[in-house]
Amino acid sequence: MFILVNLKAYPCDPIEVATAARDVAEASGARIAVSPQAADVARVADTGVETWAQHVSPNAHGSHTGSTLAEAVADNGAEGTLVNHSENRLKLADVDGSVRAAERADLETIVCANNPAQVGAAAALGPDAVAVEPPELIGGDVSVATADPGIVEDAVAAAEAVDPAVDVFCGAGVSTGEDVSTAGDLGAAGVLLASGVAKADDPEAVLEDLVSGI
Ligand SMILES: O=C[C@H](O)COP(=O)(O)O
Repeated sequence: MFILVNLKAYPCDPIEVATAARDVAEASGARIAVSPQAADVARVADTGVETWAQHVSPNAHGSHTGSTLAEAVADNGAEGTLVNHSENRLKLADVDGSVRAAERADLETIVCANNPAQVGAAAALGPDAVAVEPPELIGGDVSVATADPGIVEDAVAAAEAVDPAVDVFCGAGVSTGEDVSTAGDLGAAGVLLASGVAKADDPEAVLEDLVSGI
């Protein structure tokens, strides 16, 4: 199970979380990555933790003010990127363009989706993985794997039907090792989480609990 911690725009210390994630990953052997704001990618990557962007633009170099280029985040140490997060939805053509841009920059990709139908559509674009996140459960206290196990199983089946090479993650409300374990039992290859770590008083303790569920 891959644990990907999205820091969103929370007012946490990205270096504190990154250092904790690096240390827990090294001690446990678990794969843990941190996805900070674009402005923090380089200094988070400098901690040694696996670092992901929260978004990349479909654009390549050129006259594209305000873009976050896949090439730029890769040059600053990112190894992967989220695309189409529920809080940063894209047009279908731009989801495709962002996945293609990430491929050009040799970034891994996880395309987010609200439901199994969108998971199937996202899988058809050929990302490395898709993540199913019911928007109404994001930021809540109950894990998607507990609140709606059927959506995770249906997402796994939807991706499998389109492209068995595409892994399925689940996210929303994940904060404990038991949540990670339950997600794995439902067929998820990893979890995408945010508030459980980014809002924690002791991010390292939460991360240690999370890896106990792998
Ligand atoms: O990117 C992370 C997801 O939106 C889940 O967020 P959450 O763990 O705060 O529910």
